Amino acid sequence: MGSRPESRWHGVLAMGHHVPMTHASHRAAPPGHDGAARLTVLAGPTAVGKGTIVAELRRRHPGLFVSVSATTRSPRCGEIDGTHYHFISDEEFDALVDDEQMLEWATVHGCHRYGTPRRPVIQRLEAGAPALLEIDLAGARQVRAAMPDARLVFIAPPSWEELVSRLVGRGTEGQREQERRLATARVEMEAAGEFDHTVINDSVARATDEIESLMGLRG
Ligand SMILES: Nc1ncnc2c1ncn2[C@@H]1O[C@H](COP(=O)(O)OP(=O)(O)OP(=O)(O)O)[C@@H](O)[C@H]1O
Ligand SMILES: Nc1nc2c(ncn2[C@@H]2O[C@H](COP(=O)(O)O)[C@@H](O)[C@H]2O)c(=O)[nH]1
Repeated sequence: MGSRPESRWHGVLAMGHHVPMTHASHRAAPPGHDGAARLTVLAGPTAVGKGTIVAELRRRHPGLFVSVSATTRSPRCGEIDGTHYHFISDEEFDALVDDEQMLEWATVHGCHRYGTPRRPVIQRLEAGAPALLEIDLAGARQVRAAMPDARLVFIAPPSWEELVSRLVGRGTEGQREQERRLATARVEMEAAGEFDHTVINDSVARATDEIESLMGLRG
């Protein structure tokens, strides 16, 4: 433990004591609460537009808490450490998992690890405010198991062809990585029925309206 590379995480994770992984500690909405302060999880295949929708939600609701995931992948051009992700090493990721600091985590597209730092999410929910995660299917399943009250929303493309077009058009992955992501996407599409809601991202504005309504954020 003594040599664990935890120092970079002090600002993000070091508030308060460790929160044990029990259902009771994850039941965020107090009795009688209207449910607006629930955890909402957005998942769906690569390039369906999850990040775009989250950006639009943030634009509309600057105070909305959106978890910043940790990942072992490298930053893309323009991505800022601590804003888009916490970009960490494999050793740092191991340390966080060992310390049960991750609410959920997964190896995504058979390649890099991604995880949700537990404490900021729990603190936000315990303060009675909503929280949003944008994670993969395996992570959504873990959240479902740990926090049965969470609202799971599957973001679906209007068609498979449109999904491919968005992935290719984004231009952030080479062909091999695109193929890997599309293989994962086929599996993820089969799992839509496990979610509480499905929102088709045919238009960013319309899909965001729908998620706003689900989260109780619309005036
Ligand atoms: N409704 C939409 N119509 C057309 N293009 C869209 C729409 N929503 C998002 N896009 C575009 O699709 C591409 C992928 O979007 P985005 O990066 O938000 O996907 P993602 O689901 O977060 O992907 P990943 O899971 O791979 O990180 C982007 O170029 C984005 O501008
Ligand atoms: N299980 C988790 N999955 C996550 C998390 N943060 C992001 N993701 C998912 O990873 C893929 C790829 O993301 P990219 O930024 O490399 O394109 C995407 O589907 C995200 O939803 C997380 O904390 N846990």
